[in-house]
Amino acid sequence: MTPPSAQHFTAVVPAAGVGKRMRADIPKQYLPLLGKTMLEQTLENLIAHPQISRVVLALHPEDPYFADLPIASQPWLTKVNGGEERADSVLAGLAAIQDEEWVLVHDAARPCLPHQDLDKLLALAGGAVGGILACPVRDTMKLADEHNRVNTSLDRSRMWHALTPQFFPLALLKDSLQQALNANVAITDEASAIEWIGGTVQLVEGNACNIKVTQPVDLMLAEFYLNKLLHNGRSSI
Ligand SMILES: Nc1ccn([C@@H]2O[C@H](COP(=O)(O)OP(=O)(O)OP(=O)(O)O)[C@@H](O)[C@H]2O)c(=O)n1
Ligand SMILES: C[C@](O)(CO)[C@H](O)COP(=O)(O)O
Repeated sequence: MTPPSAQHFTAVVPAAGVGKRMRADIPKQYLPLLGKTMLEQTLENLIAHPQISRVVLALHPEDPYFADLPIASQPWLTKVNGGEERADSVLAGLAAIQDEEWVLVHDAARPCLPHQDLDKLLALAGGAVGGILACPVRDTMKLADEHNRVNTSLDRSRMWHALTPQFFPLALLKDSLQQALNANVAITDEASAIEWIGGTVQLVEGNACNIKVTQPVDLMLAEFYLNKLLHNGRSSI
């Protein structure tokens, strides 16, 4: 049995979004970040990890940008058409993988993933449950009504932010996602589908620098974090 640390994995990268909340002229994954597009930074950071051997990239069917990037011709990259929602894009990516036991899914919008955190997540391979990178909530959390008035303050002691990558047995993830989508369940991450079918999800604490670039201010923060990460050989910031 090959130990997890010696195994190689495929990553599915959903990158078919339009980035509405970024309010940019182009989809946010193509915005510049340290001299390349954010998507290139995310892909290069993933494939630079010694245990990631292949990336399946879900792109918008009418994406006019990716083909012009130098990375587009890399042999480790497989492109598929993304779907209406992120979960559809992920499922399309999973459909392109047959010969793997485990698979990870990582947002194109998260370019600042420390390899130290990816090491911890990949160590779940072959075990009883899959898991996700996550970081503990640090602010007091409020539940609001439709007027944005506080209903209640929530107990944050066991509350976490779900990040990506999310790492699960391939067959389980394919089946869970398909079942949840068939049932019209709102799925915003892979773990939600596993939870919906009653599966267990292990939270693996990751660094809060692994932000999802969603709004304009996030790109400035990502530039700072990615600079630190690259300076430290991608391991940590
Ligand atoms: N139909 C979709 C929607 C999103 N994504 C991807 O899922 C990741 C996380 O989604 P999000 O941050 O919400 O990106 P967008 O959907 O592009 O952003 P917005 O909701 O602001 O439009 C992104 O890498 C995005 O490209 C995707 O592959 N397919
Ligand atoms: C998958 C995810 O990044 C985990 O936090 C998040 O759910 C993506 O949400 P989005 O609205 O598709 O950005």
